[in-house]
Amino acid sequence: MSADKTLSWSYTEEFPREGEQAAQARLRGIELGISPVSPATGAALRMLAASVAAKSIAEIGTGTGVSGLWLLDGMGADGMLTTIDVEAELQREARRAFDAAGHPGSRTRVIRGRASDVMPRMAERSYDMVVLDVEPDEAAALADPAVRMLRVGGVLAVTHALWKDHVADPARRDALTVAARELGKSLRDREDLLTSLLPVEDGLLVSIRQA
Ligand SMILES: C[S@@+](CC[C@H](N)C(=O)[O-])C[C@H]1O[C@@H](n2cnc3c(N)ncnc32)[C@H](O)[C@@H]1O
Repeated sequence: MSADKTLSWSYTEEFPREGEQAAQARLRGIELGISPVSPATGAALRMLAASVAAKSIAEIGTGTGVSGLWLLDGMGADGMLTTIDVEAELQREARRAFDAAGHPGSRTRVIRGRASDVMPRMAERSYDMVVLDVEPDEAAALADPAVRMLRVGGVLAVTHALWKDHVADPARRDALTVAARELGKSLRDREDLLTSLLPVEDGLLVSIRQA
């Protein structure tokens, strides 16, 4: 591995041009104690949304709306983002950010609730993209319901797949690291998915539903 890899990763993280509203929403998220997606993750999510011409995206983990803003930018003007979070205060901030960025309320459906309660009520095989931006143990529990919601050709994106750079170290056996490691392998080994692990920010698992 080249000694310049760390420099290249920093460059990659700073490479995307982030909109003013996303930058402000990130600051607000940090103030409120969460970890919004980085500009590089946001840009990757936007690219994935655009690549499947997404009109319908479901996101778990609204936060203050940073990832939501990137996803909305990747969809056409008729695209609809459904975003779920347990925290009402965070979702108020996200709504404010979506409004300030000029996204009409008709493009966003903000649902407060626990994903494990909400997702089973969402339509099967009808979403172009599902994003899980929660901790690895939650993501592992939500992966099957997320795949169920995807149409064939749709894309699942899971953040924190390298969990604090611990996943690659076999000596790390704490619960969240194991959950992230096992989730990656289980998505990789499914025959109905084509899965790739991208070393963006804290790791981004991307799976395309094939059947
Ligand atoms: C990393 S933050 C999301 C950041 C957001 N995607 C952004 O970029 O601004 C994770 C969020 O997931 C929410 N969350 C965690 N577990 C959840 C669950 N089981 N159901 C719904 N929301 C959950 C938390 O309240 C938190 O706001």
